[in-house]
Amino acid sequence: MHLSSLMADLPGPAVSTDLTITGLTSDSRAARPGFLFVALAGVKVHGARFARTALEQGAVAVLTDAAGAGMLAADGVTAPVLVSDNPRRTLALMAARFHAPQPATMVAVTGTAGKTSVAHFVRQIFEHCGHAAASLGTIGTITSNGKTYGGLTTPDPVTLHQDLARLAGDGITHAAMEASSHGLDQYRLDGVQLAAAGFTNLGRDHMDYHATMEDYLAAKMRLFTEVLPSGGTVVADPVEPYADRVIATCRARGLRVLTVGERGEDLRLTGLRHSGFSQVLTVATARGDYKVSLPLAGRFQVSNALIAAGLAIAAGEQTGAVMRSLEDLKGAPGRLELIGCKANGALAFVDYAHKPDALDNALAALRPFTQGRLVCVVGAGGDRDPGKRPMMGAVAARRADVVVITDDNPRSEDPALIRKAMLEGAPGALEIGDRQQAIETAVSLLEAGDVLCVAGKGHETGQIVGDRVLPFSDHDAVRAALGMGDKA
Ligand SMILES: CC(=O)N[C@H]1[C@@H](OP(=O)(O)OP(=O)(O)OC[C@H]2O[C@@H](n3ccc(=O)[nH]c3=O)[C@H](O)[C@@H]2O)O[C@H](CO)[C@@H](O)[C@@H]1O[C@H](C)C(=O)N[C@@H](C)C(=O)N[C@H](CCC(=O)O)C(=O)O
Ligand SMILES: Nc1ncnc2c1ncn2[C@@H]1O[C@H](COP(=O)(O)OP(=O)(O)OP(=O)(O)O)[C@@H](O)[C@H]1O
Ligand SMILES: N[C@H](CCC[C@H](N)C(=O)O)C(=O)O
Ligand SMILES: [Mg+2]
Repeated sequence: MHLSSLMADLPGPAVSTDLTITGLTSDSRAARPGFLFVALAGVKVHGARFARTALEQGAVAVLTDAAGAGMLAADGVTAPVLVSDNPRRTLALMAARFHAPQPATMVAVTGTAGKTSVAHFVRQIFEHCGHAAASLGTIGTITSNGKTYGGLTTPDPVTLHQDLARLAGDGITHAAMEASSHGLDQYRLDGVQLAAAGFTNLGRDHMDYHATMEDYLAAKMRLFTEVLPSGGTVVADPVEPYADRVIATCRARGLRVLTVGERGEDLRLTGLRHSGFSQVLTVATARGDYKVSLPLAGRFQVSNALIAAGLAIAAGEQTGAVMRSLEDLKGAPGRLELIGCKANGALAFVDYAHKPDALDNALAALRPFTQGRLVCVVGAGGDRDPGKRPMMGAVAARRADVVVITDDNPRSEDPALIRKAMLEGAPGALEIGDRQQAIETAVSLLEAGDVLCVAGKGHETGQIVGDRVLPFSDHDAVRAALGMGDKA
């Protein structure tokens, strides 16, 4: 593709040289002959440092910011250099153009907790409505034909648009994706054509990356103020933390806002009762009232399911078909997932709660199923927001009857120090660093009527220690401790 057509009408530099571009990358290690290398100012380093390597590998031009251009000039780079005020956004828009097409109907969801669940639900609803659908996010890219695992919740724009083009090529017409705050802050999904965008909630997370909660909210808000086009619809549950701010901002922008839940106007939750592990919802809509048996435990899943339903409706699906599809929803792997029970009937769940609010909700959701004690095994990841550690310890101590503090992914940190920080919030807890052993101990403690929640790693299949990923699955560890065998 000619560089001039790739950049036509995009915010950024006017292109005087008309080179043929064979690919785009912001990682010098992926540069190939004919590529445009996009040198980005990173969290750790400026990509301009690697421009020479990219050019040596065959890249024919560099797109960067003013600081990068200065570095390139100082470095004596003679290849064409294009300067943009916002090369991350320019890259995202170019990637969408270069790796077109994308599925015709796309929605995105952001929020501190619930993104993976909502995206997983929207995919199932689209499929129920007869479409070939996909979901993209933390647990990978999923279609009815299987899944591929990516690594990031919102991939870099080049990977994202390659993936979307592959899906569109495979006949996928509908897709739901997670928009992480990092992804939004770094303009990773600015090239995606969205029909609707959902907001779940905002709570403490990523305070290592965002300076304040307001900065964190501002990153999330980009989905609604900048990424979603003016004809798009926003879906939110007004009861959820910070939803009022999102709704007010979207209304001020003139966007259509579809609200759900107890205070929702479009999918209003007028009744909710438990029936075993299911929840029976009564939902009032402009098309009449619906009674739906949602086969998922946890109050938060009601909000997630209604936001997913709202997104599907906003994307053009019929209310009746959407409401009926909720009866068949399956939870995302590792999200309040019932793994099995002990011979005495005690239940064991795995959940991905790795932040205070999520842990609070997960443990609260399990209390109604607990006749005896609620036992919680939990740790916190290294190289991530240290401030959440005592808070998570305190939540576990308040909500559970027995707490076992263990290791999550220590990454480059000393796991003993992470546990120590968590124990500040949970002084009476047991401390067992080895996660397998912590799970075995917790299972051995379970008596009839007890419930176990192993929190923090959900679907993960590895434990990151230093820079090594050791095979580890909470799912398998719980099954083994229950005597169900190693594998599902
Ligand atoms: C902190 C963070 O978000 N970093 C992301 C960011 O990297 P960066 O631009 O800051 O990278 P950097 O290391 O400073 O390097 C600067 C530039 O030099 C380039 N480079 C670097 C080395 C080299 O040899 N050659 C080269 O060209 C890099 O490609 C980069 O463009 O942009 C990269 C490309 O999009 C991402 O891969 C990278 O994600 C890292 C791997 C990461 O761990 N991110 C996590 C924190 C993340 O994004 N998580 C979110 C949230 C999950 C949640 O909600 O809980 C997610 O969406 O997954
Ligand atoms: N709507 C919600 N409100 C509060 N907690 C929730 C909600 N939905 C899910 N959770 C909790 O958060 C955990 C993670 O849920 P999920 O994976 O759907 O969220 P996420 O936003 O994708 O998280 P991440 O950013 O880590 O990928 C769940 O295991 C559950 O404990
Ligand atoms: N997407 C999240 C996942 C955290 C999962 C938890 N197990 C941990 O390692 O902290 C992050 O990268 O912060
Ligand atoms: Mg997720």
